Amino acid sequence: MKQTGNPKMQETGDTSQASNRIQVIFNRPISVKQPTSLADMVKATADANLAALFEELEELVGLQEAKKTIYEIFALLRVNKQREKHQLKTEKQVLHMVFKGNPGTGKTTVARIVGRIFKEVGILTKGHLIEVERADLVGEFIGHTAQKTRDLIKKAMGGVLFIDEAYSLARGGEKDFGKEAIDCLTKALEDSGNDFICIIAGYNDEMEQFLDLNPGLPSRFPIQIQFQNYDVEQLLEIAKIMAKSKEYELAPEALEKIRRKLFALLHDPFYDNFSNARYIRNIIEKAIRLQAVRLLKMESPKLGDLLTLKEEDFSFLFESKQTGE
Ligand SMILES: Nc1ncnc2c1ncn2[C@@H]1O[C@H](COP(=O)(O)OP(=O)(O)OP(=O)(O)O)[C@@H](O)[C@H]1O
Repeated sequence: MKQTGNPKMQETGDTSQASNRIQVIFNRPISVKQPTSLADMVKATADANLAALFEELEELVGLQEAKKTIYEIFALLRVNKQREKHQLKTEKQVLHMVFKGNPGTGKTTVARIVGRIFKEVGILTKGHLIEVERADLVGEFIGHTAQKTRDLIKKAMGGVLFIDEAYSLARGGEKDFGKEAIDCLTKALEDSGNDFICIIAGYNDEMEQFLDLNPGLPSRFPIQIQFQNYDVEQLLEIAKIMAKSKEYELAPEALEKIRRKLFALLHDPFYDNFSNARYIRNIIEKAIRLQAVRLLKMESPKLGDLLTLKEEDFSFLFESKQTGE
């Protein structure tokens, strides 16, 4: 390879340094502008509300697959509008989705943002989220289930119907009323196009089994997103964000204690019901209560006292294995 400019740059293979090199070669500035985030990319479309929503999505820790897929859908919807203007063919998109992942991995949080994005894009009229589970859909006598399911679909019109642990609808087999709810839902999905978006969510294996057992479903839910478990560093990041959003700070020793607990939990072969970010939310909320009890004993706590969650506020973490679930 021909040597030009700073040889160190050539070794790294870094693209930004490569573009610097190109500038040196041609001796004039060229703009190789890399959008830094989804929100920046959306900002380029001059839509402030949408950019704010994508920023919210971007700020969620991890969840790369969800972020990427939602941006792809957004891009397609936008480009289809431009194609329509030029009388080019556009395929009608089915936007119902399957969110697969363990508890507390952000499925409901992302579903809520999806509803609001789809409203901004003009797919949904309201963008609200109706969260339901088996008991909300399934009734106790013949005809009851269809009525309950229809009522909830009506409520979800213009927004998102989010069915948590959707596989439990198939729990009782052919004779169970859950089957009636699935049939009623399938019909509504067919009749109403994208008047509402249905997101079915639940554990990986169960959702796959559910889709296998109901051959009518996979084609109606063409978008599938996997929500991964968070690792220790991601969970600590989530802890900091959650504390900050409530105007608290985590003392370094407190963070260290949480880290040790998470490490122990995630490496415990007998512990399999970890609830990811929900676990973090629960322990932060408990620590806030314990901090309040601690501060109540002080005569006049200072600003720093009020702000800081200390290691001792997390002492419960090592008292019982189940605490914070
Ligand atoms: N990536 C993330 N960054 C920041 N906070 C998060 C993230 N994921 C989840 N949370 C927070 O964790 C909590 C639980 O998340 P959420 O309810 O979305 O999970 P879920 O997958 O729907 O759980 P479940 O299946 O049990 O209902 C919420 O308070 C949410 O705001």
